[in-house]
Amino acid sequence: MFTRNIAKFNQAMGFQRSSTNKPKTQPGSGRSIRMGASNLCHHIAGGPISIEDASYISWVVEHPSALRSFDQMMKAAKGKKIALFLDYDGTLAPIVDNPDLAFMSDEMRAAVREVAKYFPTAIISGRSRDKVKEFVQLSNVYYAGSHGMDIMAPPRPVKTCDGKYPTVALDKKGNEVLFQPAKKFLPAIQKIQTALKEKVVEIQGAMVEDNSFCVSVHFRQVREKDYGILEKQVKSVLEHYPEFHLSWGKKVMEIRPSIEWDKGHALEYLLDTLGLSNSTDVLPLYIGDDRTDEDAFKVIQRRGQGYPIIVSSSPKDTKASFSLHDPSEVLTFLSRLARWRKSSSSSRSLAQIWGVGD
Ligand SMILES: O=P(O)(O)OC[C@H]1O[C@H](O[C@H]2O[C@H](CO)[C@@H](O)[C@H](O)[C@H]2O)[C@H](O)[C@@H](O)[C@@H]1O
Repeated sequence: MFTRNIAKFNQAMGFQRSSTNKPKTQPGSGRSIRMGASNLCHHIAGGPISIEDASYISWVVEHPSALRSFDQMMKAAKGKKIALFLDYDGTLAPIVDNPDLAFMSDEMRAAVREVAKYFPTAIISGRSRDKVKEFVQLSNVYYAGSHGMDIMAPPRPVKTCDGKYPTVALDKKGNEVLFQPAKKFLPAIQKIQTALKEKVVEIQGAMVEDNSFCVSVHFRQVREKDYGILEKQVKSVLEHYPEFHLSWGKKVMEIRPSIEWDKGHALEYLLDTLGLSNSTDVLPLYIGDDRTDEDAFKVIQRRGQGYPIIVSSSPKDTKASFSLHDPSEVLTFLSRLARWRKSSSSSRSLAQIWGVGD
């Protein structure tokens, strides 16, 4: 194990070559980007490195830092329309013990506000749409809650992606479109939530979160010895609801209706409503940290256009092409993206391009 990691580290540092250390072709760029060992040096500055660091370094070779690759990424983006998609927890806000206290910093808010002036920007979260809006507090971004099952889309003509879930409605003013493909499951979701609350009340640290079209059962603060019983209780509730399924995120179990709709579909839907789905010069950029974000990464990979970026401080299996270490790197990346657009001579504000203001 140790030898393997050291070998990876040597490879990452360029001490030896291996067949996996090939230049990666990034979707959207149409060109190869190689991360040199020199770009990784900041990770080892200051002394001997641990096995974890070494394996992270070799993972970053395969998923280059979006900060260190920024110039190359933007070179390939020139003349293209960038659309920005952001996850919330673990991306815009750091992971904390209490989900109710997962606030984003004022600096992050300012960076998102700024970047949204130049690029159409949407937040796609597992939280309820209202909750994520309450955290983000910006009016110049679009919000998709419940892993994309609750979208407040741009005020543009809408056609559904596949015609399968035509639950589209205009709001009272008739200028924004609410898309809720799992609407018919709401009564069942509420029952599931009530049942879960009754079942887990006895388990210290467990918490049930209402995410509108899905429910989260948190176990970050549950003692290890109690996890088994918690999982059993959750599964016993789900037995009565065959149209729902269970998935796992970061110390959280998520109960969702089993419909063919995820963050990837939400991304496609938003591109569609923005009038960007058929353009060959569109570059969707998606930043996220969790398993459910992989669905959006896959869509970008399939389109062969755009940049899927994972936020992670440890190696993980992912479809993302690029990486950022943590939300503080996300902040730096977004600020840089806004500065890059601002300074580009041909830049026009989003207000000019899309008729959207802050
Ligand atoms: O799609 P996301 O916006 O990333 O939402 C996914 C889940 O995020 C939240 O839980 C996670 O963050 C919490 C706060 O940092 C943390 O306590 C928890 O352990 C994490 O799993 C949210 O509370 C969930 O409902 C979302 O499903």
